[in-house]
Amino acid sequence: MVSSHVTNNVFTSSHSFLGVLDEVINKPQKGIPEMFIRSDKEPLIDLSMNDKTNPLPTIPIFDFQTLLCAGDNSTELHKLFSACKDWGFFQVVNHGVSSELLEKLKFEIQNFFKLPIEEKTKYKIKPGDVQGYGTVIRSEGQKLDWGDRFFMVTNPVEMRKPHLFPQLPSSLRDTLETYLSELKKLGMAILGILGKGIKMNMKEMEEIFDEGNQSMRMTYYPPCLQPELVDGINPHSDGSGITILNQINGVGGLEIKKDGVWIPVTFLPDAFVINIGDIMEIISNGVYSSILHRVTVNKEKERVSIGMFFNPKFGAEIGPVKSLITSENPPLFKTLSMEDYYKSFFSRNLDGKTNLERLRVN
Ligand SMILES: O=C(O)CCC(=O)C(=O)O
Ligand SMILES: [Fe+2]
Repeated sequence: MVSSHVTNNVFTSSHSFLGVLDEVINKPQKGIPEMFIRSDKEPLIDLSMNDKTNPLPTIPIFDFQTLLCAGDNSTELHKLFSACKDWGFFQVVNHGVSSELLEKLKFEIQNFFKLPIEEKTKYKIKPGDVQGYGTVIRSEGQKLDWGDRFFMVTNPVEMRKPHLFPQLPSSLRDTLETYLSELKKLGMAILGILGKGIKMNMKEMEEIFDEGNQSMRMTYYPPCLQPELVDGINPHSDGSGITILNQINGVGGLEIKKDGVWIPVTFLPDAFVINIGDIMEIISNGVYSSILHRVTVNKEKERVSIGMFFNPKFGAEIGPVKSLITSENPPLFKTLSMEDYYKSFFSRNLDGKTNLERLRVN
C-alpha cells in the first residue's frame, strides 16, 4: 500500500481508473459504457428558457482591485459577503494575474491531456493513494464521471509526491509553479477579506490558512455523444476553505444549485470563479455556504479547467470561529484536526455534501 510520504494515510483509496479519453474514446466500442450512465441524473438545464425577457440569474462579479481598497463597511464588501451567503460562488475580474500567464497555462494544460497514454500512465493514481491522474475506484459498480483529472497536493512543497509535480513536463511544471504562486497571493487576499465578513480579525484567518495546504485538480472533459446520460463531475461541494477555478478554454458546463435550481456559470474571459468550500462553511458557522455544483458535458466541445483548493495547514484545528459563537448562536459544526478532516474527506467520493453533514453537531 502506497501512502502519502508525509502524512499517515490520510490520502488513501483502493484502486483507480485512468480516464475517459484513453479507456473509452480511444478504444473501439459501442455507445456509452454502463459505468458512466447516471440513472438518477437531474435533467440538463433547458437553455432555451434563458431568454432575454426571463433570464436565469447569474453569479455575482467583483473587481478584485475594488475589493482590496474597499472599506470594512463599504457597499462593495457587503455585496461580497452577501454573495458568499446567498450564492457561495462569485467571479473576480481585474485580479492581477496576467493574460500572458493564463494563455501559457491554457496551452500547457491542453497539451498535457493530449500526451500519449504511456506518458499519462506514469502519473496514474497508485493503489492506496488519491493523488495523480485518474479517478479513484472504491466500490464495485461505482459510477464514473465523464472527465479525466489530475489531482495533487502542491503546497507545502515538501508534501509534493516525487513522481507527480516534479516529474511533469518542464514547461508545464514551470508555468504551474508561477501560476500557483500568483494564485496563492490572490487566495490569501480573498481569505483575509472573507474573514472581515464574519467578524474575524485578519490575523485569525491568516493563522488558519497561512502556510496552508494547497492542492489542484486539472480536468479535461471530452465531448460526449449523449451528454444527458453522464456527469462531467457529479454534484458535490468542495472540501476546501475556498476554491479558485479557471475555466481554461472558455467552454461552459459548470452549474451550481441555487434555491433548488441548476444555474449555469457563464464564462467571462480572464475571470476566476471563486467558491466557498465546506471548511469555510464550518469556520463561518454556516454563515457562508458551500454550494453544490456539477459539470455537464457537451456534444461537440471539450472543456478544460483547473481548480486550486486552499486549505488550512496540517496541525490546524478547524471549527466555528470563537468570535461568532454565543448562547443564541451555538456551534453548528464540530471542531476537529485537519488530519481527521482529511481522513473523513478522502475516504469517500465527491458526492453531495455528505462529508460536511457528518461534521454537523446533532
Ligand atoms: O471543472 C469544473 O468546472 C469544476 C470542477 C470541480 O468542481 C472540482 O474540481 O471540484
Ligand atoms: Fe468542485
